[in-house]
Amino acid sequence: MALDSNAIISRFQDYLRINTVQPNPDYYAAAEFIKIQAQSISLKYKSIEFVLGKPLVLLEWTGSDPSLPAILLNSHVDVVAFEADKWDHPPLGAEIDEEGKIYARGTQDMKSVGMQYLEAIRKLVASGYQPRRSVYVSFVPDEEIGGADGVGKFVESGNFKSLNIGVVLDEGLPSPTESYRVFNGERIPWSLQIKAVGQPGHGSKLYDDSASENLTKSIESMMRFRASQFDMLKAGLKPDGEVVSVNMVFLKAGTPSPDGFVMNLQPSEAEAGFDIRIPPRPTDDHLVALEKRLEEEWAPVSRNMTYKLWRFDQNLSGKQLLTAKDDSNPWWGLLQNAVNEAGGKIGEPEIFPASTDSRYFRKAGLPAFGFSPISNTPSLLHDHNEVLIVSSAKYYILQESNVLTVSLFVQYLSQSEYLKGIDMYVSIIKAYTSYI
Ligand SMILES: CSCC[C@H](NC=O)C(=O)O
Ligand SMILES: [Zn+2]
Ligand SMILES: [Zn+2]
Repeated sequence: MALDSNAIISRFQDYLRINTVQPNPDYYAAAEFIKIQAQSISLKYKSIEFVLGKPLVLLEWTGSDPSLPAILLNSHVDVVAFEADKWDHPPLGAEIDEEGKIYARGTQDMKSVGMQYLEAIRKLVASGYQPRRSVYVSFVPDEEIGGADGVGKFVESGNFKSLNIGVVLDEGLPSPTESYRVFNGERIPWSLQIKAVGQPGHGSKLYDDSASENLTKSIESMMRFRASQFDMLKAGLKPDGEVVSVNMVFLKAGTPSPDGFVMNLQPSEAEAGFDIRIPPRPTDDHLVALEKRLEEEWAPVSRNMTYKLWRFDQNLSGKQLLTAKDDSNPWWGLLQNAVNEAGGKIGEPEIFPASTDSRYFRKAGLPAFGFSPISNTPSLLHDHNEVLIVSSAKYYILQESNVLTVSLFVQYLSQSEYLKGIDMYVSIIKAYTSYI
């Protein structure tokens, strides 16, 4: 068993060490690695290049009744960039510390999930399990940069339609508690740039309507709105997927003084950029209302402001992009039971606070759940020191100590979230593939 676990963990390390960091991911190296994994468990392998240089790998485990809609297990291969000098261990090193934590970009988002799908299938194959429904496992490019050249192209393809997919599992978020989180919808992402212009002048002069004053008024108004939303989250009145988030992600004005201390030129232009996420609602009224607020308070013409707004694939109302979580959708009950049967706990489906490829599948009319089997772990997606507990941490406790007797007790304080997650997928894949 220990030998098995070592092999499982070392395959995870191998995948984490492949440099699939945006903006220059080595997708071919990852595809080659996945191909070897697929061969070792006799899955059919296909690499599809909808866009040259961006292979999408599709594996197939054929069911005994391929006429039934199939299961799709999706994960993205790319990971986000990192600041290596701010990490305690190298972000592409996959080193394991004495507490059993593995450090690497992608341990949570989401190379863990991709490998857990394969390890679960490996276990099922080894046990002689024969699925009734077919299982497809997709390893897709570009999720972190919007997914247009990945799942965006995939769902539109004839290839995808011929798979006859019935349900999709994709990434979720780690849960800080015992109970896993699961997601059946996502907030709507907006990117906003606002720009102020104004009279330039000597740094010493006080006057109305400078570009920085105009921009500051907008930022103040947006930060008040941000605080009102954040307060609801802090007070526990709403979860993170149910409030509007507004975060300033860039700020640009003026020219820094070359000698560093004389800064006496007031700029004629000032700009700021914001990441905004909005919960889906049954209608789009709230989106219209927010844009009105933007026009009237955040970038008003009366203050010489202009703005650019990017709405991502948002021509459908939020409601249509929710996966049902009642009896009309058997896949939800099956997921719940499968996790419980494997000894896990799972919460009620929530709205994912950011975006994932699930939105493309939901837009194509498929039920999709965002689920990463990581409990008791803080969410460190896109953060420094992204980690996951892969092996049980052993603590030696000194119980008695005097000149004559010393007793040491071994205690396991944490269990491997990674290995536990594989068992969750074993249970889920069994439940999903055997359902008729
Ligand atoms: C709007 S597409 C961007 C997708 C990206 N996904 C993960 O972080 C996100 O920012 O949520
Ligand atoms: Zn992700
Ligand atoms: Zn991400």
